[in-house]
Amino acid sequence: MIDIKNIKKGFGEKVVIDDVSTTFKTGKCNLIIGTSGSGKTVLMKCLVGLFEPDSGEICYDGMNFSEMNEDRRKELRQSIGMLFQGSALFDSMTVEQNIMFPLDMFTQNTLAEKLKRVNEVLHRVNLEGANKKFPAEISGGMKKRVGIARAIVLNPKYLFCDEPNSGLDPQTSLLIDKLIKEITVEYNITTVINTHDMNSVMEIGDHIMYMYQGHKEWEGTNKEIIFSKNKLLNDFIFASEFLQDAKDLRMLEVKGKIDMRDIDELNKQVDG
Ligand SMILES: Nc1ncnc2c1ncn2[C@@H]1O[C@H](COP(=O)(O)OP(=O)(O)OP(=O)(O)O)[C@@H](O)[C@H]1O
Repeated sequence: MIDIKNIKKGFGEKVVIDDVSTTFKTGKCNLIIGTSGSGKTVLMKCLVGLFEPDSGEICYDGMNFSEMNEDRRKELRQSIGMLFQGSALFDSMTVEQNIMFPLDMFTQNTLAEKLKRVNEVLHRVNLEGANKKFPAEISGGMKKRVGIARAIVLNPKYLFCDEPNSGLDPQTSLLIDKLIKEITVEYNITTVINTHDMNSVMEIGDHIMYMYQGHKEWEGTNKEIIFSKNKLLNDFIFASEFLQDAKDLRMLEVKGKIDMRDIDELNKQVDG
């Protein structure tokens, strides 16, 4: 679990994260959504220790980051897995070498032990046998899988994913989302995901925080988001008139004012 309390971060005069507090739960996919420039990436950089907040607290399973000594911080860094936008694989290394990289950096394991672990995670992301391929030889979806394998190779307690679906088609995105969700539950990881993807929100959003101009505007689950009356959130998620119409229809159905079966019947007649 990660607890953030009253986090503030600015650059010069500009406040970018404005008094944000929330809890990212263990074994859950915690999503951060919001328009471009709303502060999602800066917040995630604060969470992984790339930026120091100007004020506020970040507690990882009860341990306050600002109170940790250097050894404890190092330990924490090793318990963090990251899936970067665009996968960020090393092009000159094979899949196997890419995944082994964190093991080389942070463990004293023998080559045989490291290979065993690489093969375990390759199996987990359904990429057995891809060891000797180079990033240029595999698809975008496979690259994301390699990125996930590398992110989990050290058995992280926390997994941070920045736009995991960028550049993927909707079907592949769904498979990647499902994989992240499965891994989160299976290994009981606290997963935090920055995303613009509304499919992800609906599929895997156990907890969603909507940021607007640096502050937390709304939070809730994927069940609650559809029915939220928050105007800014609604403008964000139902950006097109088509989606707004679909939502209005759904609301009328829920309120018993229309029966969707009548609409289905009408559609059948229109489709011939
Ligand atoms: N290193 C920095 N120095 C100064 N300003 C920065 C820095 N990093 C981010 N910002 C500013 O902070 C604000 C929030 O940026 P951030 O990248 O967190 O937005 P975002 O919600 O992640 O956007 P996107 O969805 O486009 O990635 C922006 O106005 C950005 O210009």
